[in-house]
Amino acid sequence: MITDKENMAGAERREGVTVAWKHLTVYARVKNKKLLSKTTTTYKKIIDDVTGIIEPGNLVAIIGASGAGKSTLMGCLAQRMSGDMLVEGNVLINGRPATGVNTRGISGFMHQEDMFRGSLTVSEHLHFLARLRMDRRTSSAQRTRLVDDLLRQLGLEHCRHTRIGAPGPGRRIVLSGGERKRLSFAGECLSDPPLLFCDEPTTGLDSSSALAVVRALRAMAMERRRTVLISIHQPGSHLVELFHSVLLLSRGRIAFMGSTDEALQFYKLNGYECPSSYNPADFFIKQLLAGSRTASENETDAEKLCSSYLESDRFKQVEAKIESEMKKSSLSSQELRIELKLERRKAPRWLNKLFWLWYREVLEVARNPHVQTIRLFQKIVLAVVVGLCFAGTLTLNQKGVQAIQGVLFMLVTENTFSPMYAALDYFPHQLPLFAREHASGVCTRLQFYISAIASMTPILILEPVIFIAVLYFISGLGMSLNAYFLSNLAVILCINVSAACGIFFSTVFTSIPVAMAYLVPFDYCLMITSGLFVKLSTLPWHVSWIRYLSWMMYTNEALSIVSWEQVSNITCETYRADLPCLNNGGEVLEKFSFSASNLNSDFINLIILYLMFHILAFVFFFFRSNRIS
Ligand SMILES: Nc1ncnc2c1ncn2[C@@H]1O[C@H](COP(=O)(O)OP(=O)(O)OP(=O)(O)O)[C@@H](O)[C@H]1O
Repeated sequence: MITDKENMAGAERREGVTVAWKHLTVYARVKNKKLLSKTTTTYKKIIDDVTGIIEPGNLVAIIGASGAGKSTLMGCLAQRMSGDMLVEGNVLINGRPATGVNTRGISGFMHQEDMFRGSLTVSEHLHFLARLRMDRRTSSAQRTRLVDDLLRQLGLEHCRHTRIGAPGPGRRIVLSGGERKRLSFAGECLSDPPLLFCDEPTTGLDSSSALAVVRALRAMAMERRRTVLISIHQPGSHLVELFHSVLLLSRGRIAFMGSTDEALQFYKLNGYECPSSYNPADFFIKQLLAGSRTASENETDAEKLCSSYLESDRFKQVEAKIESEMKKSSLSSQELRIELKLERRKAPRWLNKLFWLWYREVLEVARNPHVQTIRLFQKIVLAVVVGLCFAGTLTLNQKGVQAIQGVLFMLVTENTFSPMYAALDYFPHQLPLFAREHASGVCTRLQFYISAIASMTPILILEPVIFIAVLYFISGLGMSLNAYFLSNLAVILCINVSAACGIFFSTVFTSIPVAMAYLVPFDYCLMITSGLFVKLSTLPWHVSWIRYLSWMMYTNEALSIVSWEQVSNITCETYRADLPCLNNGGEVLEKFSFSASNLNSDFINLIILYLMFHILAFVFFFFRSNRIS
């Protein structure tokens, strides 16, 4: 364990984070899938051999036209690249090669496209983030003060109790684009990272909001010696004045890096003088976009600027700074955290985080009641319809045996298929937001998974309880209190195993149609081996093993046992010696190859299947989220 003291002695103490990169080239892997021939991979160069450095206390803006590679460069420096990319060259954080672990642990990243849990209000969103990201010793009063200050500084006070809203069918975005941007920025400010990346933080903002955001970023950089890198399309001249440095990017190459005045000087030396009335940023971009080739050299104006920058004194200074940075002691992730005084921060406790994540999920479910209401309403209507179909038929005679088994089977199917298919959508839908939150340290995979499952469970208990109550009441299926309780337990386990299976399929397959293509045949196997259609003891050996996976069979058996176990007399209403007659509950169970002694094992097997599907789902979720991150 390295102490603060040892670290001080072993290395020159630095304040803040220096990010340097050398000969950085980024390619996008483009896979060309063909129907009948092999998939070929081509590489598209997005960032082309760039070198640069950003020191603490600076607000640096990457300026370039759309498609110049701003987001890609920023993602690469922040170790949060989206898409399948190949990187060559070095990125250094305080002299040490940057990795996902050491960079993400000390940095915040504000994405170009924001994502939120739309049912939360602006204030709730920030309070949740504060609880999930801030030092656990921060008092409630401090958190509230910080949130209030941010809301005021970023002009969000008027909408603090407004729901954020979400895109999608049946939903609507309530906050404006600019308010969402500022909220996203406020979220990053909460954790006060030593290194902050903001991808297009001013896009969609009016000029005064953009100014407020950039001023806040500059103050953050200067007052707290933070290193702040932003990308920006076309900043107004009032914004350009606030940047300590600009990084001019043209088709993946750096055309200049330095202060605005130095950039104007550099352009002038190359024969491009900015008219005094012109916004420098517009002028820079105009030249970076210039595609005409000069007569003497076979280069566009932008290419000429990039080549000239590589020959310039300014570039030599940058290279020298990087060399000296590389000579400084390289730091391990832990040393880096000690150096940045982050080691002294205490992350929220694991269970505490789990609670707040769960609570946030519950709010999300509770604030979108229409889906749950429709599902409950559908359950009640179905229970009434099925109950009316069977009303008066559930008698203890030969015809009643078939009717009772029919009702039990309806209980099983209704609590198997719909929850399983409903769960298919959950993870594909949640994965992008999870990937972001995970990268910014809001939650671990296990916390996210457990909180998601825990928030679904109450409704997966309520639904079957209501369904059974209505169905039993209307159909007139009489049973003891104990049998009623056990029936509820069996069906609750059944619906939860079904949802777990649906979640498992949703984590394995990337698209719902593909998941369905595998799930439907699987369902048929489960149904056929459930015990109603074919006597289980007569199943051929090559399919009989499937019944051990069939929670429909376990539930059907458990429900049959509790319904028939106590029945000692069944009427043989039309006695004929040549027709079989079931005289008691034991014979009914025997007819379906069920055994009363299996009741406990049925419950245990349902619990094992529940755990098995969730463990498998978590393993697949782990690997899939890894790939996305
Ligand atoms: N995964 C990818 N596969 C193929 N091309 C990609 C990929 N990611 C980015 N590109 C291409 O790389 C170029 C740079 O993209 P990038 O998003 O970095 O640009 P940008 O400067 O941030 O643009 P904007 O300002 O419009 O957001 C674009 O032409 C884009 O189409």
